[in-house]
Amino acid sequence: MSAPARFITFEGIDGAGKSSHIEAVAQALEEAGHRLLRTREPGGTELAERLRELFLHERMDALTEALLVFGARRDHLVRCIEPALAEGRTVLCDRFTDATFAYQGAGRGFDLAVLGQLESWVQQGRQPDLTLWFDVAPEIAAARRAGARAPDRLESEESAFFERVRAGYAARAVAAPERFVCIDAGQSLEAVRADALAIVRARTASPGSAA
Ligand SMILES: Nc1ncnc2c1ncn2[C@@H]1O[C@H](COP(=O)(O)OP(=O)(O)OP(=O)(O)O)[C@@H](O)[C@H]1O
Ligand SMILES: Cc1cn([C@H]2C[C@H](O)[C@@H](COP(=O)(O)O)O2)c(=O)[nH]c1=O
Repeated sequence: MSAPARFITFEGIDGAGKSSHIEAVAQALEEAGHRLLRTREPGGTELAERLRELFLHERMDALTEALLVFGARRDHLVRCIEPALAEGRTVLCDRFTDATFAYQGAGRGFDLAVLGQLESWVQQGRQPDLTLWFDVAPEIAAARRAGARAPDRLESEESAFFERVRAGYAARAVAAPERFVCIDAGQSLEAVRADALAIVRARTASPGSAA
C-alpha cells in the first residue's frame, strides 16, 4: 500500500537554497512509498507557467502581482494539485501562498487582509500539511544568487526588501506553528539537506512504522 498523500511546500528568500534540496526529499519520499508530484509556483500548469514569465519579468504594481500569482495558483490548484492529492499522490511544491504573504505582503507592504481574502477564495481551505522554511540572512542569499544566475525582477530588489520578506516568513511561521518548520539554511549544503530529510522523514512517518 502506498504512503498517505501529503502537501509539502518549500519556502525561503531567493537564494536560500530550497530548490537544491527538493530532489533529495523526493527521493527519500519515493523510497518510503510515496507517489509524487513535483511542482512549483508561480507555475505548474501551461497557463501558470506563462503567467510566471510575466510575473518575473514585467513591471507591475503590488496588487497586480497579487492577482497574477493567485490567478496562477487557482489554475495550478484546480488542474494539478487537487487532482494529484485526490489520487493519493504527495505534492512537493517549490513555493506556495506563504510566498505571497512574505513577498507581496511583507516585502511590498500590500494589505494582508486582502491577501487573506484571496487565499480563502482561491484555496477553499486547502493548506500545506508541512512547510519547510529555509531561513537565511539576505546577504548570504545574495552571495549565493550572484554565483548562480542573472537576477530576475524580484531578485533585483535591494537587501531591505529581502529583510522584510524574511520577517514575513517569520510571521507566517508564528501563525501556523503546526505546519511550519524552520531550517537554518546558513549551514553547509550537506547540513541543510540532513535537516530537511530528518524533518520530512519524521513528519511523514505513518503511525506504527519504524521510521
Ligand atoms: N547551503 C548552501 N551553501 C552554499 N551554497 C548553497 C547552499 N544551498 C544552495 N546553495 C547554492 O546557492 C544557489 C541558489 O540555490 P537554490 O537555487 O537552491 O536557491 P533557491 O532558494 O531555490 O532560490 P530561488 O528561490 O531564487 O530559486 C545555487 O548555486 C546553490 O548551489
Ligand atoms: C509563489 C510566489 C513567488 N514569488 C516570487 C519569489 C521568487 O522571487 C519568484 C519565483 O522564483 P523561484 O526561483 O521559482 O523561487 O517569485 C512571489 O513574489 N510571490 C509568490 O506568491
